[in-house]
Amino acid sequence: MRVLKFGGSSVATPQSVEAVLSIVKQSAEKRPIAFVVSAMGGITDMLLMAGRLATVQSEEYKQIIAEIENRFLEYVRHMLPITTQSATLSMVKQQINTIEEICNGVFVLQEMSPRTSDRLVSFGELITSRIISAKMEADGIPHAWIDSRELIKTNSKFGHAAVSFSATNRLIRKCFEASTERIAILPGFVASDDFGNTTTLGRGGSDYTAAILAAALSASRLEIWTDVSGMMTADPRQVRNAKPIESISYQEAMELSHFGAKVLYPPTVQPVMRKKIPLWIKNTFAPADHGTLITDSAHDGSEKISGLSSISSIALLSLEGAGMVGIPGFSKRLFAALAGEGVNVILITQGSSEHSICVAISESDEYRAVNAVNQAFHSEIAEGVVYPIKSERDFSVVALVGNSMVNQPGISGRMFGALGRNGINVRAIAQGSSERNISTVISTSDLRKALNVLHESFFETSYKQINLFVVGVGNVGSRLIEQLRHQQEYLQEQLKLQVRVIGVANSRQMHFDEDGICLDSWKEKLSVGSAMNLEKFIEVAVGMNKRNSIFVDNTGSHVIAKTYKSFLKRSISVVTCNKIACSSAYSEYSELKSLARKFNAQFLFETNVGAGLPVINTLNDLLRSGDRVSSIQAVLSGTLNFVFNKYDGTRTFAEVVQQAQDEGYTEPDPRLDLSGTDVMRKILILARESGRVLEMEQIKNAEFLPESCMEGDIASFYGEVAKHEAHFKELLEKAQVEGKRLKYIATLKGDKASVGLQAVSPTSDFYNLDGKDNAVLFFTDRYKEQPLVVKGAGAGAEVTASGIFSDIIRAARV
Ligand SMILES: NC(=O)C1=CN([C@@H]2O[C@H](COP(=O)(O)OP(=O)(O)OC[C@H]3O[C@@H](n4cnc5c(N)ncnc54)[C@H](O)[C@@H]3O)[C@@H](O)[C@H]2O)C=CC1
Ligand SMILES: N[C@@H](CC=O)C(=O)O
Repeated sequence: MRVLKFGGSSVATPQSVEAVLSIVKQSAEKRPIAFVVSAMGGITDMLLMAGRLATVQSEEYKQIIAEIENRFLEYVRHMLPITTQSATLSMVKQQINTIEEICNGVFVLQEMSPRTSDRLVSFGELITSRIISAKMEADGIPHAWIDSRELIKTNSKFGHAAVSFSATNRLIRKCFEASTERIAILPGFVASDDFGNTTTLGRGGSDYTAAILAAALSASRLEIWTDVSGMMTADPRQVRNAKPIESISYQEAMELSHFGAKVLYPPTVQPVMRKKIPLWIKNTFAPADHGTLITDSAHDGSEKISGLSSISSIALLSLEGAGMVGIPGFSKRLFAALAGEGVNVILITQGSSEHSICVAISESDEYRAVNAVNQAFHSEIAEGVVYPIKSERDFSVVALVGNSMVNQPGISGRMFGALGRNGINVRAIAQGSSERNISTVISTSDLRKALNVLHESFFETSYKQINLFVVGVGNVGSRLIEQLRHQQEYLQEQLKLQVRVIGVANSRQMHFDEDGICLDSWKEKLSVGSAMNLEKFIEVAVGMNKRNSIFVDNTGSHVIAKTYKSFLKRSISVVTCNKIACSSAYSEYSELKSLARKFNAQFLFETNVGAGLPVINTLNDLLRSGDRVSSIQAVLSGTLNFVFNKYDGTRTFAEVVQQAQDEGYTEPDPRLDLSGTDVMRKILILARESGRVLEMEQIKNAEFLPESCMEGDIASFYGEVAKHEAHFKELLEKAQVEGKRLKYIATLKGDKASVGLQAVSPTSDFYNLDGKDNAVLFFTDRYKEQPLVVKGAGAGAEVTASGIFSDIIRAARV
């Protein structure tokens, strides 16, 4: 004997009933079956609604009943051949009359007792199963329709009746022993008490009906047919990469179903577990899919965690006070007060200090719970030894479930590490001694992110998803996107990173796509995006609350640099080539660094010095290994090195500067390069990174640019430079006469930094520095005589973009 159960979605339409009957027929070819059906999808809620409206004397209940009638009549008309419809149609009408009579009574009395409510909702399963039985008859499928109320006996606790197993098992066996049919159809959810009153087994109770039958009949298997292909590793509406679980143990299934894996009603497992009957979860609409097999043996152990589950609308109650410490019976009183109000406690935590107890309950119970507890402790509250109970809403419980967590160190570390790295604050934690479930209470606004972070961490060995918000798509930014596009496949295959741009902006427009912007057409998408509004950009980026998020700044903008704190505080890492933040006031720079530490985010700015060259990372490696920087000498401006290398008197100085700008070496405002400000920023950043507390104003700058060139705007700049051609020629000729070359050099010695144009002789390390190259000489305790040198192209969109790219990968791989 096999027992099958089909849920409301499986019997929701005449077409889906066809699918159900095809499964039933195939199954019955192998061995006799009993199949249990739920009410047609949505009917139970409508019945309850009709009852509630009648209770408050709203005539609208009649409308709801009319809708129920209509749905059932349509169901019959579409399912049965016209010639066989009349008996079933009149059965439906008769039952609807009874429903109407019940609701009329409720309307008059303005009261619906649990007993009446049970009777009312039972019609969903009763009518649905009778119609399907009629359809089977019409199709010539021999079977028996059995009223579950005659087999399943319960106490009289209406709404959630407890089964009397000895009577029930006896009645079921007797009935099936006497039956000659290979197929029996039964309504789920309904039962009856000793007085013949209809009772129900709780919402989702049809699963339970099937499990009771399976256990009583020692069935070879129980199959729960639904609209998904088994229990999933997480709720697929929240976690797109959720996958079906092939096999789990009864205990794991119970843990998962307790926390919202809605495919299985939790009590279902108990009866079949006792008899070790295999339980399958299968998909009515994809019967060939494997589904989930639930047995008493744990799965193969290859994955330590079987699934994630969650419940929302949770309130956290905290009872605190010095008066609780060391006093036995406190928790007993707390839980007695909650139990007295019928409040279900979902999770409990108490620290060893015994100073507080925290319980998670459903928000719908909050008001009653708070009153009951404050009442129970009113004398302690009046004495001030216990505070009135504190209640907070909008929480969710997320549980990590798995048999093989038992005795596996490191699971909780991995769980909380992943949550922490993504800025998800954990408000309470519980792990039972079974070690089969670690539950955390988090804010509901973080639920989706938490489930995805944990799913990625425990189930998606294939790749880690990185979400980028890219602001600034000029020279550097657009090259970065091109490099990302080009490397996407490599990153996924080789580094197991799926790097997606989910937000992009320039100074005019912004565009978002949670699923990842196509990097072949980002320009078109951005050009028709919404107007750039920085506040809105931050709001959307933060609001998306995506895991592994990185904000990438490719602008030279002060206002963008000011936004980093908002991102870091939400554990969104910041990668920037914009030097403004790190060269602003020291307090700002150090606050950004400490925010990154505090919120487990990365703040990376390698390209601030030497573009794509590994200057800052080299410096950090020296310091981390215990070295100390005594001085730095460096050529840090690609633009100025290029300009003084190219300027030989055959072209004007202004023309050479224009070439540097055209080739993408200058700052968006080239005056920053020519005035030495850009180099000051860089040496300041190196000084700070090597441990000096220095401000921009403390750096000496021996400027070579006539003051008037800095007046006016960028447009007038070149004209003004041209006017001073004689000045630049004189600088050049003087150096040439001395057999020297012009280099713009930055120096840090002790705590003093300076920048300026120098004419260097052929013995200088910088004399032969070509093109737009940079060179940084680190003199340290370990590199005393011969410095550690980092040298190479120090400007240009391509190399800068690759430096940003490396920082993104560094942030992603933490
Ligand atoms: N070019 C190079 O060799 C290197 C450049 N950098 C840095 O790269 C940054 C960008 O340089 P480029 O790409 O050459 O500049 P760019 O002028 O070509 O591009 C700047 C981008 O930022 C956007 N932008 C500016 N202000 C904005 C705002 N308030 N909101 C949104 N978007 C804004 C612009 O619309 C443009 O898309 C600068 O901070 C520069 O210091 C760093 C190292 C080397
Ligand atoms: N404008 C800068 C670019 C890199 O920071 C330079 O010329 O060095």
